[in-house]
Amino acid sequence: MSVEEERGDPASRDRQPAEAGLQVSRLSTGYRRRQICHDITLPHFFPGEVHSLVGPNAAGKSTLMRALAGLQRASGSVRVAGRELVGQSLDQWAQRVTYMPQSLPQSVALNVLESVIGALRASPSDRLALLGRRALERRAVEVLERVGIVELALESLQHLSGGQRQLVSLAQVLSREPRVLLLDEPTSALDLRYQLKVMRLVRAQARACNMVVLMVVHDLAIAARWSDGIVMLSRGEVIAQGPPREAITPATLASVYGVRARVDHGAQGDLQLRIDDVLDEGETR
Ligand SMILES: Nc1ncnc2c1ncn2[C@@H]1O[C@H](COP(=O)(O)OP(=O)(O)OP(=O)(O)O)[C@@H](O)[C@H]1O
Repeated sequence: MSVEEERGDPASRDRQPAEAGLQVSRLSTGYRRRQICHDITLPHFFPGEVHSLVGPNAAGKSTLMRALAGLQRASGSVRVAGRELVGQSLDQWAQRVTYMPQSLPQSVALNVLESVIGALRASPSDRLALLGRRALERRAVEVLERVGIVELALESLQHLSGGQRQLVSLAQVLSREPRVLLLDEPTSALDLRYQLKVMRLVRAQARACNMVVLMVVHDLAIAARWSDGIVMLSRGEVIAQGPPREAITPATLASVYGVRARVDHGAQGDLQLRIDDVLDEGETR
C-alpha cells in the first residue's frame, strides 16, 4: 500500500455537524499541589481524524490525556458531540471516551479472548454490549484478527510479553468503537513491523468508525506520517498546533525540545528529521 493510499482522508468537515467530534477549551488540570496543564484550548477534532500530542518528557501529555478521559479533576470545557463532560460522572465520560494508558496492568488471570469479550461487554455502544455470548466471541476474534494476534486468543494475559500486552490493550479499546479514543504511546513496546501495522489499523479504524483518535507519540516521524494534526505541548502549554508541516519546524523543535534540527516534510506526510545539536539554554527561545 502506498503512503498516499494509507493516508486516506477523513470525511469532509463541511459535511459534519458543527458540534461533531471533540472540542477542548480552556482546560486546566494537575495534581493536588501542582497545576500541570494550563488553560489548554485544542483545535476542533472532527470524527475520522487522527491527532498526535507530542512534547518532551514531563510536558504534561499523560496528565492531559487522563483529564480528557475524565480520570482527573479539571476545569474548563471538554465537549464530545456537543455534550459537555466536565463535571459529569465517570460513567458519562466512559460512554464517549475510551482511554488506553501508557502502563498496562494486565496481571488478571484471563485469557486474551476473554479480556476482549470483557471490553466488548463494557462497551459504551448498546449495539455491542447487548450482543449474545456467541456474537461477542465472533466479534472479539474478528478484532484480534484485525490487530494480528488471533493466535494469542487462548494465552493467559500473565504470560504475554510487553509488546503482546500492548496489542491486546489496543484490541480491547478498538473493539469498543468509542466516539473518542485516547491512546497514550500506543506503539512504545512494539517492534518496527507492528508499529506500522498498528498505526495503519488505528487510522483505518478512525476513518471507518468515524471516531476521533488522539494519541501521545514520542516519535515525530510516526506522528507526522499518521496524523491529520499535531499538538505540541511544553510545560503544560500548547506551543504549536496544526498540520504536521506547520507544527513540526526547526523553530518549534528548538523552542520545545531544545535541539537544532533540520526538518524535511515529504509530499505524502513522511518526515525526515536530522538532529544536529543540543542547544544551550539561551539559544532555545
Ligand atoms: N500522580 C502524580 N502526582 C503528582 N505529580 C505528577 C503525577 N503524575 C505526574 N506528575 C507530574 O506531572 C508532570 C507531567 O507528567 P506527565 O506524566 O503528564 O508528563 P508526560 O508529558 O506524559 O511525560 P513523559 O513523556 O515522560 O511520559 C511531571 O512533572 C510529573 O512529575
